[in-house]
Amino acid sequence: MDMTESLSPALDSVADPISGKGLIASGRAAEPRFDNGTVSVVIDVTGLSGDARSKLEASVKQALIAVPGVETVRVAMTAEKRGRKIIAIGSGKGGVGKSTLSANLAVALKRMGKKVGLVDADIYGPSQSRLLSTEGMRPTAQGQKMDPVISPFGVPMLSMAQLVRPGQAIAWRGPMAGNALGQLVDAEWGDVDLLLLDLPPGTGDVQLTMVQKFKPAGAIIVSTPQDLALIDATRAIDFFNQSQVPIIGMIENMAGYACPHCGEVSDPFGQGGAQAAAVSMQLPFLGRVPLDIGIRTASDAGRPPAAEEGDTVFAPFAQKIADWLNPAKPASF
Ligand SMILES: Nc1ncnc2c1ncn2[C@@H]1O[C@H](COP(=O)(O)OP(=O)(O)OP(=O)(O)O)[C@@H](O)[C@H]1O
Repeated sequence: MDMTESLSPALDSVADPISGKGLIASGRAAEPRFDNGTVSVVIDVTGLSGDARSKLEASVKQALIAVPGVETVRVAMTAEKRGRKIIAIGSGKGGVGKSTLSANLAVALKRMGKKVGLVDADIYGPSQSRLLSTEGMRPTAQGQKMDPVISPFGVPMLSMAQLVRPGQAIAWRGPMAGNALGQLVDAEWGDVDLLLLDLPPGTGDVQLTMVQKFKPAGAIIVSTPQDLALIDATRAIDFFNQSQVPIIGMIENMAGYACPHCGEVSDPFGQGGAQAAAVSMQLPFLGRVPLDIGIRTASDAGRPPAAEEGDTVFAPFAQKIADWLNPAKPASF
């Protein structure tokens, strides 16, 4: 009899500690190999604590040794990142709403069912703890690695702000910032397979180190309609091009002013600047987010509008990102 026929179900009878599915069904273990009484298994232990890894190893050994004909069980454990993709969100200058959009995009992606996490790498003004209502939550550590905090919206996150005492001024120097940021990205993200990286504004050394070290799968550029912001945005575009990070597209934020009284949208900074810039640079234009006091008050109060039932502002961007990530389905922009 083919031993795999009895070994695979035995291995799959052990539950993945995170998803609860069988180890093979969850993708955590490949089909076991059998040779002369010895069965060999490779298990991906990414995201599991040391304790959980030991327990899992013991359960696998117990399940497989019980299969008639098995004399020895060899378990190899690897902790390779299982295709986790990083999307960098950048802007040429500060204050264009990059953090607000990152938080809302993360929540919108989560609502689509994506396993998404967020790293607030904005060393100059880390604001994700406020935006995602995790102020006062401190990450714990598993050995050398940090455990992200889970926001009330189900998005795990880590922020530079969590590495310092509340209210402490942050004056990160280049290498120090690089190391700290590295720890945030290289944390115990568990089954997160999409990590949004809210980059510091601009295109300096910190951004370069991040991009070189973590090789984002794609980047999103946030810009406001003003010319100055667009010139800065062009720098951000050059930066990602030179770093060979594909640009998913540009989002124009604070585009048009939504009057809180009558709802009419006017365009104090003109219309279509970001779109025209994107088109001239052959970049996909992902769309516009209006300057809306409701977005500001809700986001700044830790209630991202993307979490609201019936959100129509951020969900379409999340869909475009998902389309871009899944080449099987053609992008709809
Ligand atoms: N579409 C919008 N409508 C209204 N207010 C907005 C919008 N987008 C962002 N804001 C507000 O603008 C301010 C700046 O936004 P945010 O902090 O997200 O910008 P940023 O680009 O991340 O800035 P920095 O780089 O300085 O961290 C915030 O108070 C935010 O609530």
